[in-house]
Amino acid sequence: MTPDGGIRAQGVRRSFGPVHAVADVDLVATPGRVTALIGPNGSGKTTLLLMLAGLLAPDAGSIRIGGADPVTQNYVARSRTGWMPDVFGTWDSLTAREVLTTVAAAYRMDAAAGRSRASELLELVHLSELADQPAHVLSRGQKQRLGLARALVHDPDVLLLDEPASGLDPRSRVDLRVLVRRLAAEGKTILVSSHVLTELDEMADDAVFISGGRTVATRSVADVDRPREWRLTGLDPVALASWLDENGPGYRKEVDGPGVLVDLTGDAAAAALLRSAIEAGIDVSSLAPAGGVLEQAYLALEEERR
Ligand SMILES: Nc1ncnc2c1ncn2[C@@H]1O[C@H](COP(=O)(O)OP(=O)(O)OP(=O)(O)O)[C@@H](O)[C@H]1O
Repeated sequence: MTPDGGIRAQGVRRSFGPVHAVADVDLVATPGRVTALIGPNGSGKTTLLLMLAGLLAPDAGSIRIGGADPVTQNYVARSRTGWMPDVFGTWDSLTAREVLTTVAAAYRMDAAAGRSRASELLELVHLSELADQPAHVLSRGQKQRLGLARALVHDPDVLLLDEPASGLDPRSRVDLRVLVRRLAAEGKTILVSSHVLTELDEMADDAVFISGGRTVATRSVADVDRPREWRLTGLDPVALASWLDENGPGYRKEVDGPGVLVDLTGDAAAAALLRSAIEAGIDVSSLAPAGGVLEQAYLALEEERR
């Protein structure tokens, strides 16, 4: 890996007519780490990823992929980049294996190397049994997995994954998470966008939050404040509520759930609350953070911006 490996984007902009899809994005994604790209619908994530992948030119700003500029050194940058779009269009008349060997040929791999890489990747994404079926018979989730294999054909240093888990069943989501962590451990730079923030909690090391086409915050997941909101449930909800009224912190009844939500400053405050509830004879059945770390960070940022 070159010393300036990974992804660096500074002051990146791109408009479509009057729509400023990406208005000012700064982003760094480091080799060996998984960086989450988080933002509401229409905040510019896909537009940004397309520019990083060298498929769309920015109007302004600078982008480096492993030190290469996707605008002026498009081939070098693209040969270092694996791109998995949110919706994977396949060439429907080709088989899953042919999709991968065709991509390998486009990356100038010789035919034997391309065939062996295709078999290896089909196994990795559990599609070996469907390898010789036309790609159009694949389900949405299977197409997603083929899309991931396609992004990996040329063993890129940088992976750009746009909503990679959408359409995947629970087993495939776990497999994806394990694979992404393994690729990061091998030293690859991985940038992943997803709306499912609880999933990113277990996958990402860093997070870049964008809103309205601008970077609004950058965090290391380890440094994000622990969740403040906890869900508390008891065997007797009435007894629990009256004990909280007299002794506990303020709380809100859950609209759709069985418990109450309390704001706590961290693990020690949660342990203290649990101890005093049990000492008072309240049958507590569960106490746990009400949402993931990234979800709460995202909601707090949204709140700040109102
Ligand atoms: N080719 C295009 N032409 C015109 N407007 C576009 C084009 N591509 C994106 N936009 C607009 O740019 C904005 C950002 O879109 P983008 O797809 O990048 O957002 P996103 O964060 O990926 O959204 P989502 O989370 O819903 O996938 C949106 O307002 C979108 O309508």
